[in-house]
Amino acid sequence: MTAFSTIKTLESGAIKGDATVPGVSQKELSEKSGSPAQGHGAHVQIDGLQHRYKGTAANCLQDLNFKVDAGQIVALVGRSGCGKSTLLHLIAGLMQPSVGGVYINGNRVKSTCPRWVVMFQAPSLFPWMTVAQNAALGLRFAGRTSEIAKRVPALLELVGLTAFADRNVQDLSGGQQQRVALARSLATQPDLLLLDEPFSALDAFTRRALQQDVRRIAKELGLTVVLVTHDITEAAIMADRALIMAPDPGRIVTDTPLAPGPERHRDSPEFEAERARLSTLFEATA
Ligand SMILES: Nc1ncnc2c1ncn2[C@@H]1O[C@H](COP(=O)(O)OP(=O)(O)OP(=O)(O)O)[C@@H](O)[C@H]1O
Repeated sequence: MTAFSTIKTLESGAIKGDATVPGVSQKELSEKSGSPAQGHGAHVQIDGLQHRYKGTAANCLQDLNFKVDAGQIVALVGRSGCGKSTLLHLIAGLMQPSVGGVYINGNRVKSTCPRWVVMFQAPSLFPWMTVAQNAALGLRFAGRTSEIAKRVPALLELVGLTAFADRNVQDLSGGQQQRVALARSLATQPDLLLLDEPFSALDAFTRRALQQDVRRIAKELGLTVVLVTHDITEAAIMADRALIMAPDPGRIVTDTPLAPGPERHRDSPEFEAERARLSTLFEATA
């Protein structure tokens, strides 16, 4: 089992409740985590991709062609069964497309890689370990144990869990557990974060806090993010661009940029206008 697949396998568990995250400046991030603050993201290209699962009669994904720029946050939005998770798993290299390919930084994806990490709905932490020990797992699996002492405290600060470093993860709220999973995902300094509805099991308040914080963290680190969601509001809060998918076969029917803004507060009129525009597009096409 690879380090990546071990982490993937770990992703499970109950989630609820949360605290907000204090801000950390780009300079602090660079100094503390060793991550470049900008320009670190991966370029993703989907080229003529089709996919059919073994034993099924039809393609579940058909004729997908798009690019994601380095540092861009893209939401894959669509109704249940349109192939969002399948596409994310293909990008991650968890399986190979039937036709066409996925290219990350110009290289064809043939398997999983620590340069890109997937976060799932359930964070799947080791329940007998502390927050710091769980956050260190990615580095430990990658054989980078000498980096743990410097990077784990910086990561816990980034996700707002410094005060919980020695706490057993079983004693955390669901939102806090998802923050531990995020710290673990970021520990190996990936270029690309693939999010498969990671907040859907959280209560609304916690979900909104995490959506804004993950966007902020991704922008501060310059990460490319592909987010699978069926929540229009989540897409509007987090993404720079939305790809709306329709089913049978799964395909992209709308590709729309979302209004730029360093902070997206859902109670602002600008945010509500953008959310409403995306919702109308979704209803018209998905
Ligand atoms: N292992 C599999 N074998 C056969 N068919 C599958 C498999 N996994 C998914 N499918 C089918 O492929 C299609 C796309 O599924 P996928 O899970 O990617 O959709 P989704 O948009 O992520 O749905 P949801 O929002 O409900 O998670 C569906 O019709 C599903 O039944």
